[in-house]
Amino acid sequence: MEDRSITENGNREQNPSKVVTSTSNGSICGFESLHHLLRSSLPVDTFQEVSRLIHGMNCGKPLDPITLPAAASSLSSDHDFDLQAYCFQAQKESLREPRIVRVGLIQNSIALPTTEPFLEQRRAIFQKLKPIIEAAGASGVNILCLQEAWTMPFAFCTREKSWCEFAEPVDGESTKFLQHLARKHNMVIVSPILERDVVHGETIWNTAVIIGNQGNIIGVHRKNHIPRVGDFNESTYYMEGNTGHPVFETAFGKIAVNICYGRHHPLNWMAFGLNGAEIVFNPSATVGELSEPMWPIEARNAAIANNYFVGSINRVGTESFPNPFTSGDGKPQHKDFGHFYGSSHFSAPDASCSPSLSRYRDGLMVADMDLNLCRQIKDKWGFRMTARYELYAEMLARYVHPDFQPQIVTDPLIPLVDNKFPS
Ligand SMILES: NC(=O)NCCC(=O)O
Repeated sequence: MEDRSITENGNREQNPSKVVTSTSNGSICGFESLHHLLRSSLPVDTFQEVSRLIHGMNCGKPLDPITLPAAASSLSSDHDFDLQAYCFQAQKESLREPRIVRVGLIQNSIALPTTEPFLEQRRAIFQKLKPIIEAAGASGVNILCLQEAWTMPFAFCTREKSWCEFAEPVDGESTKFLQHLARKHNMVIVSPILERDVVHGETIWNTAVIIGNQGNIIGVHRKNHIPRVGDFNESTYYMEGNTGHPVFETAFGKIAVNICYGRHHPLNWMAFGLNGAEIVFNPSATVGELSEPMWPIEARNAAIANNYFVGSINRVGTESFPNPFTSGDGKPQHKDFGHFYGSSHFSAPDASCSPSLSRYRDGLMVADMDLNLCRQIKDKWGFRMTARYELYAEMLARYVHPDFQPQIVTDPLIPLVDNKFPS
């Protein structure tokens, strides 16, 4: 059991004197996150400067932590989940009121071994999530997003078809469970599930269901890009999405969902921005060895380039499966993906970002964000106005044509070998 104490921010912190160096539990040298490691290891001034560089500045200063209601803190200590909250501000405007929305992200590990009956596994995940969602409700969260395929273990590595049983219709069990909580807490909930499209021949999709604050289903978005990398060969299970880049106008702001692997595709991010998103969620499932160096960069870059907020969510823990599988890379077969590293966080259009949730515990990240910041940054940097979309529209139209020729200007002074340019 790790030794932790409560910091001035109300966050759980480890006692540095008891730090363990092993990372086998998913910690970073015994710390819950890079932020905790740096804060505990560096002199205060040095930490502030390092933090300025890593997290940026919001309206010229570091993000302020928010104090959440005692009910939320109690749920976090009773159910052992990380709870953090920060405030992204915007400049005060003369003609517009601030548009402050409270947003939450939940990361979690699965609740039972993958060998247990599917019904029990799903029920246990619902039970585990309930107090975390209640904490979001108690905190006054307006829009909450869960992790990718939150109702199930991330079994796509196995390529075994039995896991398809976890797929459910848009109005299935998980939606019913969340509709009640959405209504109770007047909260929009984004619920990424494995969807079974019964109307279209039982087709399976990787889908985010957008549940309105009155418990209504506003719509769905289906994951656009399917990974074929390492153990993440998910095309065995579901198809490339057919819903485009919808933006959902909710009671609290315009939101969109870029599901997991879609974060490696800048045009995917851009399309949600062009449709007017103010907050884009990136519910994910990814492991340390594959993507951790990309994780803090891609979302932040998307927020900067597209002038919106991004909420990044990754599951936590190591999920072991009954039968071994290979990654098709000649390496030995194995029964798990490796460690899902959590580290959920927010990025803002002004290049600031929050610290991350725990690398190994369940967690709820809350942020207040003044959506006026999106337009303020558009006005400041002019990325939209200077984007020259017509150049790219024309280029892409040529590129997708089978007869496309790359536009290469070759130095005529390169000597020819056998009448050809050397490759
Ligand atoms: N679920 C999913 O798309 N994972 C892909 C891994 C990654 O993009 O890091």
